[in-house]
Amino acid sequence: MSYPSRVKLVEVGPRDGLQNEKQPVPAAVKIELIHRLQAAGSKEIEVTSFVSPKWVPQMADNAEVMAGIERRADVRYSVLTPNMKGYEAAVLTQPDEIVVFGAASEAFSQKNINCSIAESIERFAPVVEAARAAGIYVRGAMSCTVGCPYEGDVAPSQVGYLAKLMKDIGVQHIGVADTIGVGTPIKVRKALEATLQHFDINDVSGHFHDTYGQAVANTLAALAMGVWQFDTSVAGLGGCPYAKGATGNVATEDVVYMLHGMGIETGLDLDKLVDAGAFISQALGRPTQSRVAKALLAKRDSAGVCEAV
Ligand SMILES: CC(C)(COP(=O)([O-])OP(=O)([O-])OC[C@H]1O[C@@H](n2cnc3c(N)ncnc32)[C@H](O)[C@@H]1OP(=O)([O-])[O-])[C@@H](O)C(=O)NCCC(=O)NCCSC(=O)C[C@@](C)(O)CC(=O)[O-]
Repeated sequence: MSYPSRVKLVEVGPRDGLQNEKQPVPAAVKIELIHRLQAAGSKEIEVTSFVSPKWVPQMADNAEVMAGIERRADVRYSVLTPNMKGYEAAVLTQPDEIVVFGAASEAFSQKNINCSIAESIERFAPVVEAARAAGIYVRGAMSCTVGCPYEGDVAPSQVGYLAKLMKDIGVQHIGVADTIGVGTPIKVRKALEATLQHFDINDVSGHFHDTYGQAVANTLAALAMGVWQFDTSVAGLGGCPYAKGATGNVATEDVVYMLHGMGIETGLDLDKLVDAGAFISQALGRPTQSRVAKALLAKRDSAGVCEAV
């Protein structure tokens, strides 16, 4: 089995990771997290979303966060834009990339963005057109490609249907999301295969939540297919507001540990990532969800104890 020699990780902690946080997280903390992620080598960061503050209050500081980042020329910053209102606000903050997000299940589409799949595509089309005319890269995200919290199993044909609609309106890259983390490797492979009917392998990424502890296995299954781009979230932050019980994305630290252990480059510094994860976990007042970070932090502690003895 051959795997890609290099993998690109899109850090979604600041957006997907924090959007569901009930306690207020100050913009300054979000900005500091992004700076620490940059210092750890993140080159792709999903910063925030331009959605209704009534629906997702935690992202109401979107423009403030975008304005507060000390941008690096070699880092790309993306934001979510569900409609023209979101796009018009987002474009003022000069994102490198925007994300339109739909769902492979009708029920989730209604709960998440208050419209059917077909209506969502009608909303996305002018966003995609405007972004591409402005030279902004357009990513699409497909939620519930394996299972839906309202409909249960989602057939690969539904994933293929949505992928085609996204492709037809000019979306350049597509993310295949297991929103509630119910996927297992073969189910995830089928969702990816359905997507690959419409998008080139170089334009497809995996976005796996870790609710059932399957996300690293699912990442490996996708890697084995040649997929080399993944969304991950530092400290395993996250959960979707419209997917009750779903936990965060696969932790960036856990994926980096696996990839480096396989000799696959990511450009990320695992120790600095652990520091970034420890920073945000402390700010939120709870332990990291990353198994790797927990192990490395315990090792650091015991090294400190050994030195002190
Ligand atoms: C999509 C909408 C806005 C439609 O919401 P709507 O109510 O259908 O929109 P509307 O056009 O009827 O407008 C209603 C009100 O919302 C306002 N509005 C309308 N649009 C915007 C906007 N862009 N920004 C700010 N305000 C907006 C608009 O101005 C109006 O304000 P009012 O007149 O009542 O004061 C709403 O349903 C919404 O914000 N949903 C939140 C969706 C969300 O952020 N979900 C989480 C992100 S997706 C995700 O996490 C999944 C992913 C990507 O990670 C992959 C995975 O794991 O599955």
